[in-house]
Amino acid sequence: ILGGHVAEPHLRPHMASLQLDGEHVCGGFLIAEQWVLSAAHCTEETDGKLFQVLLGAHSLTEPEPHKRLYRVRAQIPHPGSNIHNNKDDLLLLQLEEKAELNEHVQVLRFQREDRDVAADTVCEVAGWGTVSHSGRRPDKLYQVERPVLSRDDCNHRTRHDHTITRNMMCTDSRKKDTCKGDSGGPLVCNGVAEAVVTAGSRVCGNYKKPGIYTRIAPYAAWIDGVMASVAG
Ligand SMILES: O=C(O)c1[nH]c2ccc(F)cc2c1NC(=O)[C@H]1C[C@@H]1c1ccccc1
Repeated sequence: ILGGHVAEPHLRPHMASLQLDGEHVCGGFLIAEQWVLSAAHCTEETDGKLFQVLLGAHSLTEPEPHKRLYRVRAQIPHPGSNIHNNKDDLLLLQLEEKAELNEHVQVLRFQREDRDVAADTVCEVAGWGTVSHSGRRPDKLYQVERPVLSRDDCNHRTRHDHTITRNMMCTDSRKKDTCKGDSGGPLVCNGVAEAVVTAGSRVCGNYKKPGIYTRIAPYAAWIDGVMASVAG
């Protein structure tokens, strides 16, 4: 997160850190007791290894009462996701067991109505991604508020030049922005997860390249289908 601040501890009990060998790779969030939603690109360099999912954390390294690392039983990238673009950049992870819910570990509901969030709506995004242009990695969860940018503005030729589909949305990226390591985390508007930070590599903090998110509502049926099909 660039230009943000350390989050209020445990005010985002839905936040997940996707880890490989104890290292944070991407964000994610709890959408059901045994399911985490994240971004498909995050699995690109894992050569088939499964993530572990850290829940209930504020600090990545310090011992905290409700912090717990869960093994993953299954990782299901959206079938349309690919390495060449940001399309369908969603990843579902089934935990080995149901997460133990408490004040620090909670499910966050996601938007099911497929209607654009109005431009200029101020949403918030949190993550353990880089907090400086030099790539400093934080220990604590950071957050930042960002206004939604209309798809037309975002698709301007000098910005993302007509690559933003109806299944994506944008936020202003002037100074305050998401960055590497924040991908997979939720964009929360009025307390509801509207979208997921895309994990395609992009410059951060440059107002010419707004933040890109995968809207969740268009994928509600896919998400429900996967959760219903993979034996609990
Ligand atoms: O965050 C992303 O956008 C992104 N997209 C990817 C694609 C492939 C892929 F193998 C990884 C990623 C990845 N995450 C990262 O590189 C994470 C490792 C870096 C990081 C940054 C800050 C703090 C901790 C760790």
